[in-house]
Amino acid sequence: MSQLSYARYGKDNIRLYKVDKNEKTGVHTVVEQTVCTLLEGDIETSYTKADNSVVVATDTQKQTTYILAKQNPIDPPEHFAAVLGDHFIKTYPHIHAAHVKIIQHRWTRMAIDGKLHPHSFYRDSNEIRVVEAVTREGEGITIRSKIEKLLVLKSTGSAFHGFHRDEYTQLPEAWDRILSTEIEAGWKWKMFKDLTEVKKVDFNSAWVKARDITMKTFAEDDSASVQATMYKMCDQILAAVPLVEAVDYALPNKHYFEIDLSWHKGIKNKGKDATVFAPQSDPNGLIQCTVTRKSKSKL
Ligand SMILES: O=c1[nH]c(=O)c2[nH]c(=O)[nH]c2[nH]1
Repeated sequence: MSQLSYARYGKDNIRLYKVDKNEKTGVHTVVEQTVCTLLEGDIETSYTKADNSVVVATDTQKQTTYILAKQNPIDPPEHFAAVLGDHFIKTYPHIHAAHVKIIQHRWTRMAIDGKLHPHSFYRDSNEIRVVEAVTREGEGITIRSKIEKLLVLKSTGSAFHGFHRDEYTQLPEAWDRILSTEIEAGWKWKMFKDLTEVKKVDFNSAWVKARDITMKTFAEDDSASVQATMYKMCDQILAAVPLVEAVDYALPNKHYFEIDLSWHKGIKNKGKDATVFAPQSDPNGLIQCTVTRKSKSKL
């Protein structure tokens, strides 16, 4: 009557912390991650026939994550995700694909009296670095890197006018508005043949470039719209990181409404006099795009 169409399973929310202690300098470097591993393969009978012999227990996946974290660097997270995926498909002949997601949390080194502290850190924002890697037996490794929850705002240098108007339109044109968004930016790497290829890539410098381009463009662009500004970000990341095939952004437009205060002693707080605004939590615009390289025409 029914059939299993798709299945994968694993351990989610594996919390992981690793410290590297430089014995010579006494400087510690810390990394904290939340890991999810999901396995695919010949596991159908575990669902349809209660056959647990094919199940690599989710607890085993968690223990494996700890052991491989001890035996390998966990930063950059792209490398560690590929190490985990490679282990699962090579260790278990009936497991044919491994999905590994890693969220890397921020621990920023404290500066005390102007000097970077050797072993004290703080969480400077909710921003996270995310990696989604899929290792498929006989195919290779696909990796998507992401920035999420990077909250930004500019108090001028943004406009939105000339948009389509009809009998449903109420929004006035804006030549100078506040622009605020929570950056979600992703970049998909070309398919890697194997772990050796992955290990050659400098994922950390790509992350720094993508983040710097995002912030610099946000700050410096005389923004005509969220759409136009985000396209410029994608275009620059593709130019800066040749191994990246596609860049995507999802940007909520976090609105700040002007408040009419003229009812109180004629206070001017609209247009060029506006200084006090009401930040809105919802609804918000949501602007998304994916940008890829133009295929080269054959001459
Ligand atoms: O940058 C913007 N893009 C839109 O599509 C849009 N729509 C809207 O109401 N405000 C904005 N702002």
